[in-house]
Amino acid sequence: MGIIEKIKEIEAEMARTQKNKATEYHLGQLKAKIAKLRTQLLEPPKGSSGAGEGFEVTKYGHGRVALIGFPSVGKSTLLTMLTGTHSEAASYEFTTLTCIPGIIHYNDTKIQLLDLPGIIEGASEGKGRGRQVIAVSKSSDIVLMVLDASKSEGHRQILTKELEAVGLRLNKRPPQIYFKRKKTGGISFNSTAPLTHVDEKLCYQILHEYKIHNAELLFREDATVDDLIDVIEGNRKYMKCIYVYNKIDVIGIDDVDKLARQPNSVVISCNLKLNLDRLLARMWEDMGLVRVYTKPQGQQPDFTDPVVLSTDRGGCTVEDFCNHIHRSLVKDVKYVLVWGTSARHYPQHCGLSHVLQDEDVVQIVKKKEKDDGGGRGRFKSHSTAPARISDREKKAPLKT
Ligand SMILES: Nc1nc2c(ncn2[C@@H]2O[C@H](COP(=O)(O)OP(=O)(O)OP(=O)(O)O)[C@@H](O)[C@H]2O)c(=O)[nH]1
Ligand SMILES: [K+]
Ligand SMILES: [Mg+2]
Repeated sequence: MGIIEKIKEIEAEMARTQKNKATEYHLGQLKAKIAKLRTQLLEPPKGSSGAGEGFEVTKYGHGRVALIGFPSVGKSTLLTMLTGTHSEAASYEFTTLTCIPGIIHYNDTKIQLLDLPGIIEGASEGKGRGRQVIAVSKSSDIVLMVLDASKSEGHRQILTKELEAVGLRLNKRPPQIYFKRKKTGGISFNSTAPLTHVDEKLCYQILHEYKIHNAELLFREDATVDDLIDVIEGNRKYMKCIYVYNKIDVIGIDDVDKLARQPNSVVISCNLKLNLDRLLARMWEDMGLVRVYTKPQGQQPDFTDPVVLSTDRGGCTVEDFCNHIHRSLVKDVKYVLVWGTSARHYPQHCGLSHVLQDEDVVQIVKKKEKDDGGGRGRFKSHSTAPARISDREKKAPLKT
């Protein structure tokens, strides 16, 4: 029997089993069995280089966004509108057969947008190009789930289920469970919050299912069996997802209003060019990019070409900033001067561990080098200065 058949069989057994206190342990065990099988399914078949074969596109820019959706919801039309790169669009399904990259220029940053073939129910098990599409979406920083506003709301659930089946977790944060495998000592079980979904015995059973007999387990929140399995599997990817409802030009205003009020949702029309600005702004916000402008000593900052950092990828400290410029820079840095929201006063003298924020301005002061921002105490700090480098200030000279 193949892996998919095994999963189907267990799913059928779960559907047959009534949910109650007596069956809770058994159901938990079945969930763990399915999770293990799904992980096996993700391992690339022997002799291939990976699940994304044929879809590899070189990463480019400061972040990557994937367009995921059923066929003919308007993914290619959207790519063409947002990037100017033409991607064939037509009224028949599966117009797009491969991965097509485009670039969005926004807020002095470049975002790679990927158009992909439509996916369908069963994609996670390899239907259509599902496996490849999902592999590409896993490689991106956020997902835009494109939905046809005139079609059933069920599509969103089906797609979410498909992505969850391969370990993607959309708009969720990792469960607050500490888990560490040990060599000896048995299992230590603790919690700092009251648990209403699991108890010690159930957790032991799940661990047993994974043949884990020595481990430390600490629940820091009221987590579920599914959360525990996610933590044990350890291969989940937590991503932001924006639900993009396209084609609002063909539905009534009341329905548009309803969709627009759902969390993480943006309603658009490619045909009428409606709300595309809003979508871009939301996308950029969710990417959590931090633009840092460099101010050479004695000169005005260059406000056209920021160093772009990210909390999720690489971090946003002064050290990360220096490494971005040059790997060997850190050892020469005496301190840096920082203007912007992360600074308590202007300019603030900061060390390597200081965390920078979007639109900060940084001047690096190297060892055996004088700064022009005023040595400690030589200049008064500008506590009345605006908390953010405004567009106006970008044009006017910074006080140093
Ligand atoms: N009414 C309306 N139609 C749209 C809109 N955007 C796209 N379409 C149409 O929807 C159809 C499908 O568009 P595509 O861009 O090919 O959709 P896709 O999601 O890339 O489709 P596949 O590549 O086949 O998965 C085309 O006929 C588009 O003209 C819109 O905002 N409103
Ligand atoms: K199409
Ligand atoms: Mg397409």
